[in-house]
Amino acid sequence: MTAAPQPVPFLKGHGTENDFVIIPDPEGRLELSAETVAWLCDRRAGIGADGVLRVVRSAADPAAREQAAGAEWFMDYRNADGSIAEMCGNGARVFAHYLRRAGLVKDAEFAVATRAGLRRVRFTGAAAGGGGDAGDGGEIVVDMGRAGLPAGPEPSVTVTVGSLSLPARHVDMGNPHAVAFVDRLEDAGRLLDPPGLAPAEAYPAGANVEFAVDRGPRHLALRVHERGSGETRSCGTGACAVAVAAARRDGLDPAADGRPAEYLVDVPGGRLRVTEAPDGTVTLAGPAVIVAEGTVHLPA
Ligand SMILES: N[C@@H](CCC[C@H](N)C(=O)O)C(=O)O
Repeated sequence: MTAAPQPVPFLKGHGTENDFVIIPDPEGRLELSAETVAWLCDRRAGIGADGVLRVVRSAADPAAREQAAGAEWFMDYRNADGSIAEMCGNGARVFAHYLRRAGLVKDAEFAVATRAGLRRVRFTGAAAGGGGDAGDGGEIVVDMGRAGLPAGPEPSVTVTVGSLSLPARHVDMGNPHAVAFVDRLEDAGRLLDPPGLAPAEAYPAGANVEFAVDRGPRHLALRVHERGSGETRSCGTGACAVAVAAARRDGLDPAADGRPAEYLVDVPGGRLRVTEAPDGTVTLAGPAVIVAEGTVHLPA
C-alpha cells in the first residue's frame, strides 16, 4: 500500500523576484528531503520557486541550535535543486516579513538564525509599524555580517562563460561568490549552465557567479547564476558581493576611510541598496512580498 500525500500549509513570496516557497514548520516535524524541495521548486510539476524557506523554531532544529543564541526562529534555506546553502539575503527579508505577518514576531527589529550565523533584520518606514497591505512587507534592512575577500583590488579567480574568460573577485557573504565585471550584462550569454570557475580549489562547494556592470556613480546592475538554482532575477548575497567588489575596485574601503560606501544594485527583478559600514558590516535593503498561500500535498 502506498502512503497518502501529506497536506502541508505553504506561502509563496519573493524579494525583488527572487521567489520562495515558505513552509511553516514551527516544531520541526517535517522531513524535507532534497527531492521534495526540488519538486516544490519545479515550475511545472510543483509550485515553482528559486528556493524553499522552512520556518522552524531554533530550539526545534538540530542544525539551528549552534547558530541560534538569541534568535527564536531559524531560516532553513534550500536551493531549487534541493541543496542546502548557508545564507540567502532576499530570503531573509521574506522570512522576516512572514514572521511578522503571521504574528510570530511583533518587534520591528529582531534576529534570525541562519546557517551562516545570526542576521538582524529591521523594518523601516511604514513597514516598521506593521504597515503595508497583506502581501507587502515594505522595505526591510538585513545586517549581512562582514564580507570576506582577499585584500587589494586584484581579481583572484577566473570565471568562464561561453568563449569569455573573465577575471573575477572571490567574495564570501556567508556563502561563496565570484564577481566578474563585464561591459554589458548580455556578455554573460544565456546562463543556462553554471559558469566555469578557476582555480577549482577556490570553490570546493561551488559558487554563485555575478556579472556586474556600472550604471552610474555608485550604481551597479547585475545578472547572477546561483549555485543550486540557476539564473535568478535577484540575489541578495550576490548584490552585497558585487557592491563590496565594486567598492574595492573604486578604491573605497570603509574600514580604512572611516566612511560608509553605499551602492544601488539593480537586478532583473528590481533594486537593492547595499551599504558597507566602517566597522565592516554590510547591510542589504529591499522589499519583501507574499503573494499567495494555501495547502500543498507533499509526495509521500
Ligand atoms: N538568492 C539568495 C542566495 C541563495 C543561496 C545560493 N544559491 C547559494 O547556494 O549560496 C540570496 O538572495 O542571497
